[in-house]
Amino acid sequence: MIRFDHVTKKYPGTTRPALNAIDLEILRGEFVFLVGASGSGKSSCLRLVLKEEKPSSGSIHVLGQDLGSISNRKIPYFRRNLGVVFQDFRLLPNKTVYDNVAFTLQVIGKSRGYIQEAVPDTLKMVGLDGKAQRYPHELSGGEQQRVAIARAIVNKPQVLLADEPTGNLDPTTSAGIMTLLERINAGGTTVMMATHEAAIVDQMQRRVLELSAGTIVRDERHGGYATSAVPILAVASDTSSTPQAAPTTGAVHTGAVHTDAVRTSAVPTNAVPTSTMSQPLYVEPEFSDEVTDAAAAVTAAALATPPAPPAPPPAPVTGSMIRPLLPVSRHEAPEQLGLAERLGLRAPGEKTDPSSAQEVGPTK
Ligand SMILES: Nc1ncnc2c1ncn2[C@@H]1O[C@H](COP(=O)(O)OP(=O)(O)OP(=O)(O)O)[C@@H](O)[C@H]1O
Repeated sequence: MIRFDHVTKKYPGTTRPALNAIDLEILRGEFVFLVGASGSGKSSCLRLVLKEEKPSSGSIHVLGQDLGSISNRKIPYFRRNLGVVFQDFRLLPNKTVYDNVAFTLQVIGKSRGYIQEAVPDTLKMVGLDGKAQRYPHELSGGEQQRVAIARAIVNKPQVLLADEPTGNLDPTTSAGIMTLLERINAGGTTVMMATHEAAIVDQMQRRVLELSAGTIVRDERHGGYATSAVPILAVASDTSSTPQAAPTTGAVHTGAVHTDAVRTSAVPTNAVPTSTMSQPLYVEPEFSDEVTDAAAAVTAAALATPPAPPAPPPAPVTGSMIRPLLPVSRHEAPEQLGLAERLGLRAPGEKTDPSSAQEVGPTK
C-alpha cells in the first residue's frame, strides 16, 4: 500500500538529510503512528507519501504506483485516493460545514445528486449532522477537526494521512477524534498519523514507527510512545500488498525495516468496507469540551477582524507537547497553492472556484 525503498530526503540548503535511507512498508488497513522528536522527519514522511515533496534518492510506491513516475499533471488524480487531516484543520472560514465538505467533491466534478447524498452521510458519521449550516467559527476545535475529517473521508480515500490531528485539542476532545479515526480505520482505510501525544499512542497500542534524526529506530507492532524492549528478527523480501495475518509479538527495529516484521495488524478482524460506513462513527466524549468551546469563541473574535493570512499557529490549549505545524508546501512550493491544490484535488494553475478565494488557514 505504501512502500519506501531506501528513501533519502535532503532539503536544499541543509547539511543533514531529513530522512536517511528509509525502508518501510505499510499494508492495507493498518493504523500506523509516526513518532519521534521534533525535526525527526515525521511530516517529511507524510509529505513524501502525498507527493508534496520528492525524495532525493530512493523510490516510493503508494497504492501500487511509483510516485516518481506520476507527472505533475496527474498528481491531483493520485491524491484523490488520499485524505489528509492537519493539526490546524484548514477549513474554509467563509463556507458552511456542509460546503466545506462538499467542496472536495465539487472540485473533482461529482454530481450534485451524489454530493447531496454523500455529504450528509459523512457528516452523520462524524457526529455533525445537526451542524451542517454552521460556519467553522461557530464550532468548537474538536468539531472543526471533525469537519476536516469529514472532508478528508467524504471521497472514501484508501489512505488517511493525519499530521498531529489532535495537536490543538484537549485530551477529552482528542479521545473522541482518535475513536473516530479508529473507526474509520476499522472500515478498511489505512491510517498514517504523526503525533507527539504519548497518551494516545500508549492507549491505542497500534503499530508505531519511531523516527530519530531521519532514521527509523523502532517499528513496533503494538507499541507505545516510548520504546518497549521487544526485539524482532523477522526478515522478508516479498513486498506484495496483500494483508497478512497479524503476528502477536511486538517488533523493534534499528536501521532498515524488515518487511515481515511490519506486516502487522493489516485489516482489523471487525473491518467493514468503507463504502458501507453510514452509521455514526463519532461518539460524544463523556465530558464537556469547555476548552474547545472557548477556542471557538476566540475563532469568532479573530474572524471579526479582516483576515490576515497566513494566520499564526493556534495557541496550545493543553499541557501536551505542541509545536507549530509547517504548511505542507511551505519550503518547496513553486507557487502559492490553494486548498484544492494542497489537498490534491486540483492541478496547480487549474481553473479555480471563485467562492473558495478566501484562503484556507487556521480557523482560530
Ligand atoms: N522544506 C524544508 N527545508 C529545509 N529543511 C526542512 C524542510 N522541511 C523540513 N526540514 C527539516 O527537515 C527535518 C525534518 O523535519 P520534519 O518537519 O519532517 O520533522 P517532524 O518530525 O515532522 O518535526 P515536528 O514534530 O516538529 O513536526 C528538520 O530538521 C527540518 O528542519
